Amino acid sequence: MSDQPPITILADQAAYAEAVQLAVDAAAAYYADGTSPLDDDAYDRLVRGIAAYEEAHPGDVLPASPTGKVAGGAVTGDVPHIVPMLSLDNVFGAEQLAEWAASLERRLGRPVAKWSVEPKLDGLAVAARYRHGRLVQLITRGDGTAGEDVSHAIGPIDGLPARLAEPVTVELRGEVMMTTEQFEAACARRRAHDGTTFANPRSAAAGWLRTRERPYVCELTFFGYGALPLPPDESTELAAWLREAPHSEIMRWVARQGAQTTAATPVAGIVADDLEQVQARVEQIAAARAGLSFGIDGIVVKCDLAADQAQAGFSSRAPRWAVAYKLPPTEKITKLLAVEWNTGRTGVIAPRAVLEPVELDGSVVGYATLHNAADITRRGLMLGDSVVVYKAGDVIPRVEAPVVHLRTGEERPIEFPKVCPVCGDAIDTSQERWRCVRGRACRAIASILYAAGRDQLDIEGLAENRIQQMLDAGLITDFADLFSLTREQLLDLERMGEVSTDNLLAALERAKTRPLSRVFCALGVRGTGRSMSRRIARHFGTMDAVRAADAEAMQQVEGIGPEKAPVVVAELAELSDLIDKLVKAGVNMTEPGVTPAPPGAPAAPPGAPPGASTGASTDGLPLAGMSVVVTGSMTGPLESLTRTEMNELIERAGGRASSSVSAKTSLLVAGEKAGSKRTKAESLGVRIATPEEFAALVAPHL
Ligand SMILES: NC(=O)c1ccc[n+]([C@@H]2O[C@H](COP(=O)([O-])OP(=O)(O)OC[C@H]3O[C@@H](n4cnc5c(N)ncnc54)[C@H](O)[C@@H]3O)[C@@H](O)[C@H]2O)c1
Ligand SMILES: [Zn+2]
Repeated sequence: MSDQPPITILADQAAYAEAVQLAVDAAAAYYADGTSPLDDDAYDRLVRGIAAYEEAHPGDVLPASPTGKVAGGAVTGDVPHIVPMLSLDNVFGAEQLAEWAASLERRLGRPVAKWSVEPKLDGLAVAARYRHGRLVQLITRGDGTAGEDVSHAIGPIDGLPARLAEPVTVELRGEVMMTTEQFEAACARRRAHDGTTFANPRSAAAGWLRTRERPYVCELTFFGYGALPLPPDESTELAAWLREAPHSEIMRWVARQGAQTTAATPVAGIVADDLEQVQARVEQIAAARAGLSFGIDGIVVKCDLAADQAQAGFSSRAPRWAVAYKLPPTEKITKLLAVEWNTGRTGVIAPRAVLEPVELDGSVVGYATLHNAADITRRGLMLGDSVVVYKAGDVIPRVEAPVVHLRTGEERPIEFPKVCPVCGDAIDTSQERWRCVRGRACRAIASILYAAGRDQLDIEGLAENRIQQMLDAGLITDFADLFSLTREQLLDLERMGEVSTDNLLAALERAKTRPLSRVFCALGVRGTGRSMSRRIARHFGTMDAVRAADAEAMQQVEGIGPEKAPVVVAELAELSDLIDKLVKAGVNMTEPGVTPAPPGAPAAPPGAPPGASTGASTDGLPLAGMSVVVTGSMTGPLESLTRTEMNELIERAGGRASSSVSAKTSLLVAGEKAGSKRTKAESLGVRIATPEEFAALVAPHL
């Protein structure tokens, strides 16, 4: 996590003025009904740019500027708050958190006694007023001093009961939001009503809360994070207690009254004794984020004790006793450029969104899943739409919804395929998941041919027409079935004599002994070609270890980023039956020369020698730490080796095979008719070896 958030650079006064106008308009739309043209990240970058400009040019500050104001100054209200409902200041990492805490403790003149650490719920703040235990009024945050009465929304808000357990008079404060499920339901209802959807759960909750005319019903969720005495009952015992009790105890009381708090969620608020514990909880909450059924955009760190809070006080915009530790955005607005359709291994025909690439949670997202045709219809997506894309942690990026208010009229309907995009046969549309009528057989020929290919299992003499014959005869459905073919079954096939049968059986026996890298490659996992398969095999050593890896472990393999890792893991899970069949058939599942990495083994540091991330040390191997390139045709003992086999040899001998010569290249193996690579190596002073010299160097590994 970087401590420095990105900002929009404003070059001059005109750019500043324009930015202020844009921010004010965006915030007004955001708080009104969630129809801002900017995603939160873009808005925050803009406001940081405005703040930076104002710091450098204090004389230029415009009165409309959003800085230093609750809700960017874009909202008003007419119901006064008893105690202001403020914003929160932000920190963006452990270092900034420590700085903030240090300055708070300087202000207090003593250490903070206890911290409370809670998720920062990504909805909108409300004050819920209860009189004698009955919910009587619901108010938005507004400008912080006065909010808007939204009591019409009292009703289907999960976690905000109409009656508390005791007949108390109190104001509960908390966040109103939609869970993923509520959001999906709300989109479906709105779509049925007027053909549009909400952009994301937050804007859906904001829009819905303020809607007075309600032709359909949407459910909301409430999580409380505070309670205060409500006039005129300010002199009661309860009121006194609410003013003096630690935040954590008040939250327990709120839960006992029957209102929802985060206590029952995986990201429950906790009390921490020191910053180390705070930071540990921050990391746990961040890690749990992707799995939650509701949105969070950070962690709120507060002084737990009332005395610390009272002494720290407030600024006009935010309390000084609390801070929001912001997490990277998980949503961005981008354009839906195209929809691609593909038939998977099981015959399922799935669409995927091609997006204008955006950076999201540490990686660049260019594609996102769209699940199925019904999902596209449900979301009302069109080509050219601005869409909200969601991605967190290891989650496969998905298109949440179109941003309907950003439509220009240029959007076009998405065309659905009429035939299977792979084989051209018919599509079975009787279920939500469309399938090619050929099912698994649709991809079977292509995937079996690939698995049998020279760089994978290298099954000699297995031609396409033969595979088709076996498929037609029902002898096989995938390439693992090849290994259970009997002599009799093969002899029964037309044009299959004794010699070719025995040759094929022998070839299959040899195929069972291929290294893991090739067996893995044969699986045809998307995005893992030959060299990636070798890296995976060398990293994990055994198929068991590969299969046990979660997305995080998969990312330890060089070249597998946070976007690819979950896809690989998900595909492997899908291939589980096939892999089991291969294991049962006795196909080799280990990579020679690699000791499997112990679970949780740390990643290799950047620039570490190849193999350093595996349990297999390359120390003592002839090519340890070397980057080797092969060019020209091989001669001597290497004559019969394909490029793949050469690369495997290099990696067995501890080196890293590369395809292009650079200053980092340690050795070029240059055979006959070596061309430009040789010239380049010479000009860079890279060591050059003949195939024979190289063969001698790696002789024990040949
Ligand atoms: N997209 C846009 O156009 C646009 C416009 C304006 C604001 N925004 C977004 O809104 C953010 C600022 O909004 P803000 O001022 O409403 O919120 P904030 O970030 O200042 O945080 C304060 C709010 O956090 C909420 N909160 C959640 N969990 C809490 C907890 N456990 N304890 C206390 N409070 C908790 C409360 O609602 C509180 O009002 C910006 O960071 C921006 O991303 C976006
Ligand atoms: Zn098909």
